[in-house]
Formats: sequence, structure tokens, C-alpha cells
Amino acid sequence: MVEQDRIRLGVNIDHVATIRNARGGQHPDPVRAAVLAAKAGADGITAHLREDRRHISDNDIERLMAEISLPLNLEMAATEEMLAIALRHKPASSCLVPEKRQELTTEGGLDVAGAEDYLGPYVEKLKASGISVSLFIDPEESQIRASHRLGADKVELHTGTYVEAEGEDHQRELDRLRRGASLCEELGLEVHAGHGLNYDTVEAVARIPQFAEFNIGHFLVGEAIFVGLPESLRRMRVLMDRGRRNREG
Ligand SMILES: CC(=O)[C@@H](O)[C@H](O)COP(=O)(O)O
Ligand SMILES: NCC(=O)COP(=O)(O)O
Repeated sequence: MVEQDRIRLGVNIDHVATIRNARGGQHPDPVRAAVLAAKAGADGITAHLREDRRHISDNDIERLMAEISLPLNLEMAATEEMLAIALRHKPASSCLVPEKRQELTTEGGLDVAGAEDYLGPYVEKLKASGISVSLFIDPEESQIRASHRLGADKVELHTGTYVEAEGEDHQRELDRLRRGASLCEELGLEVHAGHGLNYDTVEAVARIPQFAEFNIGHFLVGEAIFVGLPESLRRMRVLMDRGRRNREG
């Protein structure tokens, strides 16, 4: 079994840019947040350049590539425009995500199983240029198998449904993540988790031994308003480490 002793923490800085953009100025600067996150022990920085540029901008991506020492995970829709941007900047990894212009946030995973022919060339071109490719999917067997067929290096399982589920549904969603992570291991796919994770929900996912990386943003940035970014990261790290120490199996 591929068991990771330590889960990598990718800090998503999108919502620093959301606050900046509310006034159209320069403050708060997401690149400054990325530098601070690096100093506070983040293992990577994640940024989602949305087609509508509602938070991260093209200039942020340029600056993140030039000014941060950590690997950048560029989240992007599978479009020609985004592909050209990724190929120009060559981030360490790119994560293909679904996007809807009207959604408040990413509502579900990418339908890889239903769009293999469309997504295949994107995966191929990104990989050919040396960018490691992840696909952001729901924890469903068909999506995981399709991601594997397409040659993705890794998948990120969408944790949003698990985070929001209550009562029995919460356990059921955790089971889906568990089964998904186990199938990824069987297929040799590195498995990540992300979306909506917070202090209350992160530890149980960290106990699932196959997860190698979590990408967390909205909660960390929100909590930083009260305690500062280094402290919000520190607390998340403690919970991730505790979950991993008490891993299942
Ligand atoms: C794919 C994902 O989960 C993150 O990129 C997240 O979506 C960022 O926040 P928004 O969905 O609010 O853009
Ligand atoms: N891919 C998920 C991500 O980067 C962070 O999502 P969230 O914690 O901002 O919901």
C-alpha cells in the first residue's frame, strides 16, 4: 500500500484575490499571501485562473511563477485559452476543473468519463510540455477509471459534498472518498483531495492513508482574518498530521 507519512498542503490563494478585486486595487496581494504561506510551511501554492477572472488574474499567475519558490498548481478549465497560458508559464502541475460562469463555486467534479475524447488532447499536451496533470473529479469509479485511461498523473477528489453532508450522509460521503482513494492506489494514480475542507472535516480525510495532498483555500483565508494566515495554516497542519498519525488500516 502506498501510504504517505505526511500529507502535502497546497494553499489555494484565490480568495485573497477575491477580497482585492472587491475594490479593484492591489490590496490584499495574493502573491504576498503565497510568500507568507511558503514561510508558514505550505508545500505548494494553488491558484485557479477562472475564465471570468473573478479572482486570480493573468498577472497574478505571472508573478506567482516569478516570485514564489514553491511549486504552483494551476487550476484551469480545459479551454484553448487556458492551455496556451499553462504552456507559456509551465507551472509544476495543472489541475483541470469544470467551470460554469454562473456558479458561486466549483459545483462538482469534471465529467472525465463523458468527455474523454475532448479532454485527451489537453492531458497529452500538458504532459508533453512537462506539466504534471491532475483531474478534479467526484469520487466515482467511472471518473477515476476514465482519468486513468487518459493518462493523468493524479486526480483530486472533490470533497465539497462530503464537507456539506450531515448525519448518515457524512459517513456515506467519507466512504465514497475512502473507496475512491483505494481505487486510485490500485490503478497507480496519485490521489489528492480538496474543496471546502476546514478544521472540522480535514482530520477524517487525513486518516485515509492513500491521500498524498490536500488543496485548501477558502477556509484558510477566511480564518486568517481572525488569527492570521500562518496561524490558520499551522492549525490545519496539526489536524492533518494528527489524522495521518491515526490513519486507518
Ligand atoms: C477547483 C476548486 O475547488 C477551487 O479552485 C475553488 O473552486 C476555488 O474557489 P471558487 O470556486 O470560488 O473559484
Ligand atoms: N481544489 C480545491 C482547492 O484548491 C481549494 O478549495 P477551497 O478550499 O477554496 O474550497
